[in-house]
Amino acid sequence: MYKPNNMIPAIDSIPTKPFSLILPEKSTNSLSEIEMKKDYNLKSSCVVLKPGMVLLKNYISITDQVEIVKICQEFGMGPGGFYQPGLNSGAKLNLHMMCFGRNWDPQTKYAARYRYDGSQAPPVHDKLVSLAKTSIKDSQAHDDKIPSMHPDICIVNFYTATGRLGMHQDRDESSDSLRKGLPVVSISVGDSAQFLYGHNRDVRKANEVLLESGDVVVFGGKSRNVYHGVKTIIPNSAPLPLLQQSKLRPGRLNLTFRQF
Ligand SMILES: O=C(O)CCC(=O)C(=O)O
Ligand SMILES: [Fe+2]
Repeated sequence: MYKPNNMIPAIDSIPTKPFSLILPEKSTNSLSEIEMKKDYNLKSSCVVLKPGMVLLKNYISITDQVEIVKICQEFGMGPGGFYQPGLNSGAKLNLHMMCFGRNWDPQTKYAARYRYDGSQAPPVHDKLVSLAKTSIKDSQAHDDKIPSMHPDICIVNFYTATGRLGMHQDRDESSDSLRKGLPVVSISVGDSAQFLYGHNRDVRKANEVLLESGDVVVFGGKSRNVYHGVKTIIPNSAPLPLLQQSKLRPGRLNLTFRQF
């Protein structure tokens, strides 16, 4: 059973008030005409973006998306919850972040005394583990070179309308995990994003793909070290039923699962 330990702050970036994914009861989301008319009973489909990199479109049901928001809100408001990570340059990342399993931070990477309030990272929730594992299985049906993995880390990012993430590789996991090409599973919920991926940091040479609520990207094997980033968030693009049932604030929630 996970018990948060409230220890002395380790990093001086303690949020003054917790960042909530959920809107206050009375506020309403402004929804565009297009949004109101959208059909949410879309069929799932699959696109192999490149060897080892698979996009599962419209994969996570609205019910599961609502549950994802609930889980992230519960832990995101608790000890070591959502905060805006700082960089060595003094700048801050353009998103709010929290972690399950192990804490990762741009300054400390995966470190023992990591969380800004000294607390322990909660284990990855069973529901989330199950969603990530099923995603891998289904991606393997389209690319059998993608290895299996057990997700023991989940980094949760929340982007507001102005949020973004520069081109980078996910390469702080263990050398064993990286050598085996164990995949990263990325689940998107809420507003859509223009997602970039490519062979290097150069955004001009990157490929661009739209990630919508319920989409999953799996990148492992030959694509484990792919450069990737978030170019823009598209305001008012989240599915109406998701907003109604979860009260998710405007923006995009992204969960990336990894095996350390
Ligand atoms: O938000 C996304 O789609 C990507 C997140 C990501 O690359 C990361 O957390 O390492
Ligand atoms: Fe990443």
